[in-house]
Amino acid sequence: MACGALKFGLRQNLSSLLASKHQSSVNKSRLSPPLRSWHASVLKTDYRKVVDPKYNKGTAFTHKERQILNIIGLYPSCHRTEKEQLFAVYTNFKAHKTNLGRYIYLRALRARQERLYYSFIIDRIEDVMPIIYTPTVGIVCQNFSHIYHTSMGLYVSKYDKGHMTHVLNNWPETDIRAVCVTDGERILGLGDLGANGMGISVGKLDLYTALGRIPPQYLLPVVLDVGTNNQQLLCDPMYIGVREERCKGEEYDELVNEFMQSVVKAFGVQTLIHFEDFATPNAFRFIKKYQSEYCYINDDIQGTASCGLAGFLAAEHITKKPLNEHVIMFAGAGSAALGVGNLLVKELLSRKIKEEDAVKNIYFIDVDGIVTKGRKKFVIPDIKRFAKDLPPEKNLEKLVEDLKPSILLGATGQGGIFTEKILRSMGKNHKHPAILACSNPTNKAECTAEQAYNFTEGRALYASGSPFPPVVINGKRLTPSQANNAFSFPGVALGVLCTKPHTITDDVFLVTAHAIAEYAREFAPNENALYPPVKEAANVAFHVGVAVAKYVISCGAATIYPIPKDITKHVKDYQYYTDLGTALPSVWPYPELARLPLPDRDEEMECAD
Ligand SMILES: O=C([O-])CC(=O)C(=O)O
Ligand SMILES: [Mg+2]
Repeated sequence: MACGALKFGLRQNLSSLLASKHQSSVNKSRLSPPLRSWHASVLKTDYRKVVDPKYNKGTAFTHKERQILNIIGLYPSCHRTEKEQLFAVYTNFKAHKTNLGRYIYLRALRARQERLYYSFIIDRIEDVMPIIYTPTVGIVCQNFSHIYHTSMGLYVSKYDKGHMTHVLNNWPETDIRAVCVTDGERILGLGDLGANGMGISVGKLDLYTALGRIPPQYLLPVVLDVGTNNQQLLCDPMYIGVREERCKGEEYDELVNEFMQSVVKAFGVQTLIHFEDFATPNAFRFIKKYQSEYCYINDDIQGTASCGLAGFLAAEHITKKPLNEHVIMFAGAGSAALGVGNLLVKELLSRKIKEEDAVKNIYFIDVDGIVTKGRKKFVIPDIKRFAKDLPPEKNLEKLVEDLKPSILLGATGQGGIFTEKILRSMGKNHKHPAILACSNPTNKAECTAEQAYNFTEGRALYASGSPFPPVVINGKRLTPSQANNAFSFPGVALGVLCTKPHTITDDVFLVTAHAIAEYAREFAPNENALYPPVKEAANVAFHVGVAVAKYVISCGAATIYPIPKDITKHVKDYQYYTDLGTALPSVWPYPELARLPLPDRDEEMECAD
């Protein structure tokens, strides 16, 4: 039955091409000229389809498909199953000695065979995520101009002012549902990397597909190139971006504004616009400006906030102590930390705790020390609500010793700032201190997993933004969690794209935090872990996607019709499968038929005419 249906599907997809199979047996030299050009154009169409990375299956094309598509001879005669192809990819991937080499190999695979690339990421997420995402993507961005070989995304520059819609329309795919854009000013904890930030937009959207299972053709990575203040890049003859100082003030705001309007003009009002790695003050400003007008998220603030809060909810569950009784200290007052702090307050307010009680036990420490009421100036006004009536103090070790936080979150971009003294002090004061070293990439982590476990006799609930290997303490193997927004933004995007709200409220991120924590409790319970393991990240994304879709529908913000009765199934129908037939269906969500797996070789032989 499945086989019959598949044959039907294959015939449907390829029916227009079957004529060419017949024609190929005709002696070409005897064709009249018009027929000859028709023949050539069919052949060309077939060939284009084959080399298009979206359709290309490489050696996985069966003999029958090669006959139909007129591509016999264009591949070696062997036929590899997808499993065999994945094995070959893994072997090649491992053969590269450096992570940058592995990244470049994977990009070449992506440019050749898109579905095999995503299949490989999905299959080997634990090996591949650290390459296409943090930490390697940091090295990639630092070297992006030097390793540049294909566009990877769209570069919109300050010189496109006045015709950005035109530039967006130049992208070959016309049905774009989500755009991830960076202006490259604060790439991970690495600072201003200008147009090299493209690696970040690409990496984030790769996780939309690998974890959220959103088909890549609907996603567009963008760099908004407004120049760079990175002197090294400005002097680098190979730098790919606008070789000028960054635009500022009104000029900059006008460019961002035009970009937002152009996305809507080019792709529609429900296009999800994801801002990534903008400088902190701009990131906060743009949320305020765009959140109620566009389908807009800022991952560094809102994505990180939901992920951070999910970790706090897990700490609450493990320590069996209500969140409002924890003393929570944030080291760093950038977009990540402040985002988590604000969402934490929202969570406490939702528990009917008064604002003054909610903020009482939350401390922020930035470069000038603890944030106090006596401060003359608050660079980011949002931080004011956390200011305390305390004397100024800059020494983090002293502050940890005096205030005795039970949860310490670092988002400082300063590797190693959680010293032995700080960690020992956390271990002395609490049975299970939660220590979240969130800065990326690895060398920016506030402390390593090994340090956190060693200095707390293995009792710390440790998580880091970039991955660390397991640590053995007194014969016990402790696996650190990864506190990364990869647990939140792919699921948020999935839930949003399949319900199409016009705007995205902060409550969506509260829902997301609870969905992540719930997944950890119910499906991956572990008394030492604040987050589910990375190998479960696609399941977490689905769990988050369903929770977000339910929430958007329940508050009447969904613009789809009819409203689905079975929301879980509705979300599932939007998910990308790498095992679709030769052609991808042109409608999204996918019809059931398109889901049928290709037969293995034996089945196919049975089906053969
Ligand atoms: O990309 C990551 O791993 C997390 C993130 O958004 C950042 O650090 O800016
Ligand atoms: Mg980021």
